[in-house]
Amino acid sequence: MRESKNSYKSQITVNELSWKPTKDHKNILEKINITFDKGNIYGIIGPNGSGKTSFIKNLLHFVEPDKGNIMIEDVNLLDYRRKDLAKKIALVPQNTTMDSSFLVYDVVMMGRVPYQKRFAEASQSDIDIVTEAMILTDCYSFKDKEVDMLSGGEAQRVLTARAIAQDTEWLILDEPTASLDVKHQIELMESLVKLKKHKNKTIITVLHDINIAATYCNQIIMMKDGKVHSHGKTEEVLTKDKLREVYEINFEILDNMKNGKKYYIPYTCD
Ligand SMILES: Nc1ncnc2c1ncn2[C@@H]1O[C@H](COP(=O)(O)OP(=O)(O)OP(=O)(O)O)[C@@H](O)[C@H]1O
Repeated sequence: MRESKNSYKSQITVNELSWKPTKDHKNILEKINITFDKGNIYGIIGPNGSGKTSFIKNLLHFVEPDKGNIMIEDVNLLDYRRKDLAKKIALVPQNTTMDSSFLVYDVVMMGRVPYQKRFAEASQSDIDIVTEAMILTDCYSFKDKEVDMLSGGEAQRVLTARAIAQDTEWLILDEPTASLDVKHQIELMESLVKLKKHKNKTIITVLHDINIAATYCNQIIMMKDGKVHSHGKTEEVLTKDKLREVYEINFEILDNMKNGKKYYIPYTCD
C-alpha cells in the first residue's frame, strides 16, 4: 500500500470521478467531486438509474474509474490490498438472496475473516463482536437457521450484522431498508445512529425514502443523471426546488413535531 506525501486525513475524497461499464458505453458517472468526512451519516438519494449503486461500486473498488480517483485517508483506493480494504470499509449490498445452507451465525462470522489467520478458529473477541452485531440487528433469535430459509427482510438484517461484525470505520449500505417492515426499518436506522455515536463509525447509505433520509442522515448527496446534483446538510439539500428539479415532482414540507426534523409529502400538480 503506497502512502501519499500529504498529511493524514480522516476522509474519503472523490476527485473528478467518471465511470462507464465498457469502453464504448456512455458515462454512467460524470465528474463526481465529493468529500466524506468521518463522524457523519450520509444519505445518497436520487431517482432510479441516477447512478447511486454505480457510485458505491466505485467506492468499494468493485469497478475502476475511467477518470479521476478515490482517496481513502490519503491513499488511492486502487492501491489498497483487498484484505486491508475489508478492514476499512464494509458493505451491506442491495437485495441479496443468500442461496446457501450456511447458518446465520456462520454468515455473520464471515465478517471477521479479514482479521483471522487462515484456518484459525474464531477468538473470544470475534465471538463477542458477532454476538453484539446480531443483537443490534435483531438476528440473534434465528442464529441457528439456514440462511436460504430466511425471509428477504431477515436476510437483509443478517447481511447488515455481517457488515457490522467486520468492524470497519466506514460502513456503506445500499438501500438497507428496502425489504424491511416499518419496525425493522426504524430499528436498523437507529442502530446506524448508535454505531456512529458509540462506535465512531461513518455511515454512507443509499436510500429511496426521503423521510428516512431526512430523519437519520445529517448529510445528503442527491444524484441525478450520473452527477451529484447537490450535497450538504440535510435541510439545505432537501428543499422544494431541489427536490422538484431532481424527482420532477412537487413536495410539501412540514415540521415533524416528533423529532424536530422535516416531513416530506410528494404530490403531483394535477
Ligand atoms: N454494468 C452496466 N452495464 C450497462 N449499464 C449499466 C451498468 N451498470 C449500471 N448501468 C446503468 O447505469 C445507470 C445507473 O445505474 P445504477 O444502478 O447505478 O442506478 P441507481 O441510482 O442505483 O438506480 P436504482 O435506484 O434503480 O437502484 C442505469 O441506467 C443502469 O442501467
